[in-house]
Amino acid sequence: MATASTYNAAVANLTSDQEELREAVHNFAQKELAPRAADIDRQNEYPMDMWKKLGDMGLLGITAPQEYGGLGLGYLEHTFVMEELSRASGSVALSYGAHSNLCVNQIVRNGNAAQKEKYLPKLISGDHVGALAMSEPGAGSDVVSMKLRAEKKGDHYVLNGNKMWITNGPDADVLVVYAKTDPKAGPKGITAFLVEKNFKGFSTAQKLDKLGMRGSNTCELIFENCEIPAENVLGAEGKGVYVLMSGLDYERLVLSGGPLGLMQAALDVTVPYVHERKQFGVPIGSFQLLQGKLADMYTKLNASRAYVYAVARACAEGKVSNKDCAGVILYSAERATEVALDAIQCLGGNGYTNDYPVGRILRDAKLYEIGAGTSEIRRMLIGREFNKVYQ
Ligand SMILES: CC(C)(COP(=O)(O)OP(=O)(O)OC[C@H]1O[C@@H](n2cnc3c(N)ncnc32)[C@H](O)[C@@H]1OP(=O)(O)O)[C@@H](O)C(=O)NCCC(=O)NCCSC(=O)C1=CCCCC1
Repeated sequence: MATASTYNAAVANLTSDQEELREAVHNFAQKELAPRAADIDRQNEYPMDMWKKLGDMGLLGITAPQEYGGLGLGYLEHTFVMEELSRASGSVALSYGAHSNLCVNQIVRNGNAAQKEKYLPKLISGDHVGALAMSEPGAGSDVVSMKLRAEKKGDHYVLNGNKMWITNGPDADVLVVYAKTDPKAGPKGITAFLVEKNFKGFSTAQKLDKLGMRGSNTCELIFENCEIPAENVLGAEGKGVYVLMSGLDYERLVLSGGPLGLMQAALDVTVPYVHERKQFGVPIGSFQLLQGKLADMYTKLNASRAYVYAVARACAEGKVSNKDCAGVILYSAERATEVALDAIQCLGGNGYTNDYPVGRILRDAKLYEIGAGTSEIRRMLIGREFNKVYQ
């Protein structure tokens, strides 16, 4: 039976170099990752050998300068690499995004020469795992209200408190961590630090048992008189909120590749399935009610991809809009949940079993309506930008 590609190259509108990279990552991910995705989900364990493989492909430092081992590419490339990895395994791709964007790209953007020299090469080769820690048990959407305390004592800072829901937390060697150096100063009391897992007073708690993204390890971090050298301040003391907020813009953009890849994965399964599965003597895909679902799934993916890629191209040119970075993940994440639900419906009884990937795709997709700012926070951010114009 013929299989139709549901990837529309005209909508993606990539250059030939970009299309070549996408194809290479697609082939790599379908060979190395897709066959293991169901097992990774069942085991609730990140496949640690993937770090070196992703490093060997050059993907861990995709936006990092070549002098540190990076590829020196832009946000569009980072976003479609995230997409192709998510098409194979949503959870491994999420850990990849946390490492390559939240940790590596934050060091690229905010680190000094010594910090880049010290931390980037091993993070980019895959010898070290990276993470970023902002949320706390009592500071999720209201992230500025964080309580993790950092007190300066001579040539180092002492950190006390906790971070929660930290992607790659159980495995990370290097973490970008936000703490309060001046609790009375509100946002201006936040400082970003580079923390190594072997620093005295740093430990991780029990790994979380999540609904989806089960191959992406998540845990709480504990800081008990954790000593951090003063040279590990990322940016400047009291300026961490700008590192955090601007980083969230790029994070929301690049992670939007996740919902795109999950929608593509749902179509990859559903379109052939409804043409093979016959009821009443004909393929179920020829029934108008199912044609309608296929059309909705396909247009939601392509509308999302067009918006995400347009914003990625703008960011690559230095035109960053926090409204649109929130917009792309708001829109694509909600569409991905809908598309995954449609895929389950198209597969009927089979879609409701764990023998098919669509249930996993749904569980993975739901994360993107919560992580990197909830849909509610994203709507508030967009609305607030319009309000500002009229104040
Ligand atoms: C927007 C928000 C809801 C509310 O901000 P407030 O009103 O408290 O702060 P406000 O007054 O907006 O701002 C403070 C300073 O910051 C500057 N700035 C703002 N945006 C930006 C920006 N885009 N670039 C540079 N500076 C910015 C602002 O000007 C202000 O400084 P100033 O006082 O003017 O000197 C914010 O708290 C937020 O966003 N929460 C969601 C967190 C959230 O998304 N976690 C997600 C964590 S989970 C996660 O990341 C992952 C999950 C799963 C996978 C991996 C990742």
